[in-house]
Amino acid sequence: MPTAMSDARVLEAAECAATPTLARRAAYPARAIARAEAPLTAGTDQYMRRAARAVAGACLAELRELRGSVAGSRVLVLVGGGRNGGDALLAGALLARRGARVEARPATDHPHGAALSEARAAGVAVADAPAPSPVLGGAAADLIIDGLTGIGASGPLRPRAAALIAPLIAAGAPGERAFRVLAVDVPSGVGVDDGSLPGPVLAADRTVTFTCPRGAHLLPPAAPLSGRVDVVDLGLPVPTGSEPLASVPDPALLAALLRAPGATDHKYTRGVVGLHAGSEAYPGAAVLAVSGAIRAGVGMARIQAPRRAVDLVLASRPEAVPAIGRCQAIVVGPGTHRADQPRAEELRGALRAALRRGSGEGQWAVIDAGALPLLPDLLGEGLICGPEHVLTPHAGEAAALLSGLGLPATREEVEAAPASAARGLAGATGATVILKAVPALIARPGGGPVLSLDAGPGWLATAGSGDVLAGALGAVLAAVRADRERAEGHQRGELSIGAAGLLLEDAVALAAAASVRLHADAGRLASGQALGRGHEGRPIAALDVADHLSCARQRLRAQALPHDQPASLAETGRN
Ligand SMILES: NC(=O)C1=CN([C@@H]2O[C@H](COP(=O)(O)OP(=O)(O)OC[C@H]3O[C@@H](n4cnc5c(N)ncnc54)[C@H](OP(=O)(O)O)[C@@H]3O)[C@@H](O)[C@H]2O)[C@@H](O)CC1
Ligand SMILES: Nc1ncnc2c1ncn2[C@@H]1O[C@H](COP(=O)(O)OP(=O)(O)O)[C@@H](O)[C@H]1O
Ligand SMILES: [K+]
Repeated sequence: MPTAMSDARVLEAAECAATPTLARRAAYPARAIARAEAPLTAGTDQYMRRAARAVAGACLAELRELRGSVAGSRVLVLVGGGRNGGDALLAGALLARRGARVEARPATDHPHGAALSEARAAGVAVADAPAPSPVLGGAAADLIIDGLTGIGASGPLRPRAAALIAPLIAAGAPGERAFRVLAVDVPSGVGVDDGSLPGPVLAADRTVTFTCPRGAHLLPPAAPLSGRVDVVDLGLPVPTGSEPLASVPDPALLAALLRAPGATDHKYTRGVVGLHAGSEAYPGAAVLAVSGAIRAGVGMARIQAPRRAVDLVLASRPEAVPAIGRCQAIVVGPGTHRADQPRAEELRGALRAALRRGSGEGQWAVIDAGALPLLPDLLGEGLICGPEHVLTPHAGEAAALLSGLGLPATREEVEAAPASAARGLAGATGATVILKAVPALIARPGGGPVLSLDAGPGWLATAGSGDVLAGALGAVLAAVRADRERAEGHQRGELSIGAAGLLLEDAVALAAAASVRLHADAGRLASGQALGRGHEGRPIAALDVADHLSCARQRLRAQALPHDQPASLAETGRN
């Protein structure tokens, strides 16, 4: 058994080694993870010990941040019947040896035998009854370790486990309650692969997972319940033989799309976007979408809208050009409603010109808000979407569009299984889809793992925020297309800029991801959340988000490309 001294050294090392927030970016199915691990983990608990050290290291960091010290802190360990419970018990033992008062509550009559013995030997008190409240010897716990279930579980938590977490759930959400929750591998009770919520789940402040993320860390609705996710390398293999379920794009690849203009650039090489945005009823949306495009860095923004909306745009953005001419990308639909017949007819015209008639590439386009319900009829006319067409629905719009395409769905169904809705919509239309969920999801028409992106602070849930995103996306698409057009005019290798070497589908998906990232970061900057953990931020208006896009872009370039080395976009592949 390790000594207290060696425990201390091991724990400090674990604290340093825990790579925060998804250093490994692709989530694989639980079955594939278990299969890849099995040859190494059979007959040994050394990997469980490594896992427990990483969990204990994260617990130490949480307790120090919460209380300033570990000694005397109160820790409650929730223990299931598998190795997830074993990880939690061994972590509890390590914390007990560091002076924490640790109590374990099993949800099973058969906790991991060796781990239970070791926990008892380290001074962990093992209680039997379900906890009526987050108490420990009469005093409130500082930290809960959720080790009920991990990748070996299925379905909703069984009653005994559910009874343990019920009073803890009732104590409030992370940040609102007096204790912190650290989940081992996943918050117990989530759909590990599909991110579903089949029953009650205790939301974690932090989750320590192993080898690679699980679907539940990247896919809504479960993803936000993981809190901060640390992916810890235990020396076990990533199951690269299977296709990932979802992945988080490398920020360096997104930053590489957003190159700074050089000596040979002019406004047309930086991209021109044409916005069909705003209406008599919603003229402000035109201002928001145009501002989003300009602040995201477009060379020129053209606007087509009713007079009232154009006047508003020009009053605040005199650089906008009130005529649609040649553009590298268009944005169709922000601030419009299909019931506005004359405006819907104008949008239909723009979409007819943008969609494909055969196999050739169409006009790159963002199809948003009031333009989305027009799609089923246009597709019925024989027009075709390609990856260069990006749909930007929220759950309600996605449900309506799926239904319009003959795949009946309700908003609730999309919210319960957003990844499957995004994939279904991309497959049914042939377009790239950004589903505005938390996190945001990007699905490609050719299938493959969905991209998962932090949607930014909840303050972004404010009217007009989606109009800003549509404009920013139009700007990024226009820049990417301008770079590709420019590269096509040169000998291969002579000009290596932007997304020149990528498949169309990957270039557009990454451009979509880059704009979601800029939008989320702009929301963080505008709300003051960028100050770091513990800063909940302040309310923002949609125009604040647009105003912070340029700063977000600058920071992404500076943070993701610290040595001015452009990332290799040729290596993106599917994840
Ligand atoms: N491979 C390794 O060596 C490593 C694995 N590691 C860790 O092991 C975890 C995987 O361990 P695992 O495979 O033992 O499964 P686990 O997630 O603990 O769940 C199975 C248990 O839960 C029970 N149960 C099932 N469904 C349930 C429900 N709905 N509600 C309640 N209970 C339910 C089920 O009961 P049974 O069906 O047997 O009655 C069984 O007792 C993994 O996530 C990681 O943390 C790390 O240590 C690194 C090395
Ligand atoms: N809780 C949230 N957390 C983070 N971002 C959110 C949240 N709710 C909404 N958003 C973001 O705000 C935007 C809202 O878009 P949308 O629903 O189209 O609004 P609008 O039509 O008013 O512009 C989307 O980008 C979405 O991802
Ligand atoms: K767990």
